[in-house]
Amino acid sequence: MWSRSVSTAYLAQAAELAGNPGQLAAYNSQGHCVVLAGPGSGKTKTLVLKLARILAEDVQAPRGAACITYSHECARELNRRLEVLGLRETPNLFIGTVHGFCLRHLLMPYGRLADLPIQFPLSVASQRVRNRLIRQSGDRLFGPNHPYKEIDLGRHRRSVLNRNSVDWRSEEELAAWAEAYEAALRQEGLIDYDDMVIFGHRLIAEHDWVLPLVQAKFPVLAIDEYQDLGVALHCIVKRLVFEGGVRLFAVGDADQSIYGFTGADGSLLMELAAREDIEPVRLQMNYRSCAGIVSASEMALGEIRGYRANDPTRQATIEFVPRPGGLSDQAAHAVAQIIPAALASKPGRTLGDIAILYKDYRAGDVMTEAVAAGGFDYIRVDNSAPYRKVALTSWVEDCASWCAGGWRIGRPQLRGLIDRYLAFYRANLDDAQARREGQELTALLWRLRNDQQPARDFVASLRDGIVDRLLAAELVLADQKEQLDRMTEALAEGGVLAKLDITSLGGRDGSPDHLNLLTLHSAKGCEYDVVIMVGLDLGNLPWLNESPEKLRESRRLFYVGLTRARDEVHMLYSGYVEGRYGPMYRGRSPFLNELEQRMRAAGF
Ligand SMILES: Nc1ncnc2c1ncn2[C@@H]1O[C@H](COP(=O)(O)OP(=O)(O)OP(=O)(O)O)[C@@H](O)[C@H]1O
Repeated sequence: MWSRSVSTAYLAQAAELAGNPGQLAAYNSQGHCVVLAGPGSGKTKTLVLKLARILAEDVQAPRGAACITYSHECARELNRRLEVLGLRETPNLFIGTVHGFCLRHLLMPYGRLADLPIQFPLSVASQRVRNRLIRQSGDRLFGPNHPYKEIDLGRHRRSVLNRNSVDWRSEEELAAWAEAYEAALRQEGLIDYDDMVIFGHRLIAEHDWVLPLVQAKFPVLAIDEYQDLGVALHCIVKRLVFEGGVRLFAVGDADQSIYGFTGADGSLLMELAAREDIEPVRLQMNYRSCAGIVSASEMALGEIRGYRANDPTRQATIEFVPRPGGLSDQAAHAVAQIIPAALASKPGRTLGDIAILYKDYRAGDVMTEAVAAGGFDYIRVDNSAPYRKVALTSWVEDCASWCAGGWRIGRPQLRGLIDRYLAFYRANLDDAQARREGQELTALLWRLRNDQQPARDFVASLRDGIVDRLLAAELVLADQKEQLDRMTEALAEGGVLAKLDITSLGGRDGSPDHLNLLTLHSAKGCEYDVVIMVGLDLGNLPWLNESPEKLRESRRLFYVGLTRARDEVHMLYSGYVEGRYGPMYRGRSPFLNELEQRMRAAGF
């Protein structure tokens, strides 16, 4: 798991911590440690370095560590940063989402022994099946066009862990809907993503014998983006750490908590950090953004946190840009003016250094049309993207990147691609089988090295050669297979990605040649030279008449967007939003009004 050959990268990065007492304290911590810090302060950097250090100094193989985060995008970023330090996912080093951890390291090994009321071997519902069962169970209970929302169903299932409690029944319709939906899932022998965490929690909460088994394998738990992880993981963590003897290193920022609608709660992080048996560390330095952007983002948040820019001499560009013609006008302006000017203003800057951030996929559609018409290559991450980023589609993209020329420079590393492939096998492969699979994959990728081929041919060869066999053997990957099928359809003749070549497929997870189009939520954890935020109008961000709690979350979402930028932030608005019955003129976002006022008052 720990490769000495690249430890120079580790040493070089660890040396950078020397100038920052907070990072150093976290890096030198001996017991449980929680790092609370703002955007761009090096939380993730500190976490990966500390994990590498613990694995080198304190943990003897075959024991290892679990490194957990919330979203697939963040997990991928962790994987990438750990790979640079020579750490890759192996059976005793888990790097992934909370769902993946619960599935692979709690439910699969111990669920059957605990007699959990789910069918083994586990089979995970695909998105299509999940959607069908949710709709059918809701329609059966309440009739078609009922007012209850799927998003609330998910929140209720995730946030009320005790089904016998008053809280569970306090939202009677949601409880009934959840029970009917879960019964329908079980009838088809399936579980869904929420079940992984719900049953993972049940296993840990109700079965003492599981604790030493998990501790023996993973004596260390590293958690990134803790504020997004929700109450079930919080309970799992507390039990493993304070009753099971697992060592904790967690990082997070309650100001960046933007998943309240899923049941996440930033206060859980603060509760953890306030414990006497945890060493809390606060970081103040922002290494990402210019001083102007650091100050503006604090003003947008409306809280003074005392964050400082690492280099106070760097000049920020912060622009409020009115575009009277609505979202399409904002998109056209970004394409015709902002992007060309941003590319011209700094030597070496590429499209990959620029991101357009928006609230939802509808705005994504408008941006995509304008960007494509402008002739820019782009990567889009939202619900309307041709396929969802899951571990398997990301792995295929990385294989494409390797075959399209990455093999020359070891980026990504072949060994990492093989390890990730083997990790898809949920049934245990013995050493000989794993070696054979690895050899076959190596031979196949070696044969597919060719940066001129259409992406469609590459994916077809990869599927025929090795991936479809995996998918036939592992039903638990049904959801991932559905996304790979969607990728295949999009690449086929007549599909939306029919023209994509292997290089562009390999670049779909961030490449210098692709402009980034993503929702504000998906931008979490990312950084760009230039951030263009569109749709900053009342009625969109925030919605009209949001509750105080929702309004706070919308403000945090705005804050997350602003803080992705290194050098430039462009905030576009029109003063109206398109409603069902035509435009609604409510003015621009109040967040912009406040920010501009505060900036003026501060002499910007
Ligand atoms: N001590 C340091 N010296 C130099 N650069 C650093 C240092 N710490 C972090 N950085 C750089 O600062 C940037 C932000 O770091 P990182 O992504 O780890 O921050 P973060 O706190 O996780 O951010 P966010 O919460 O916004 O996702 C990265 O480019 C990282 O390499």
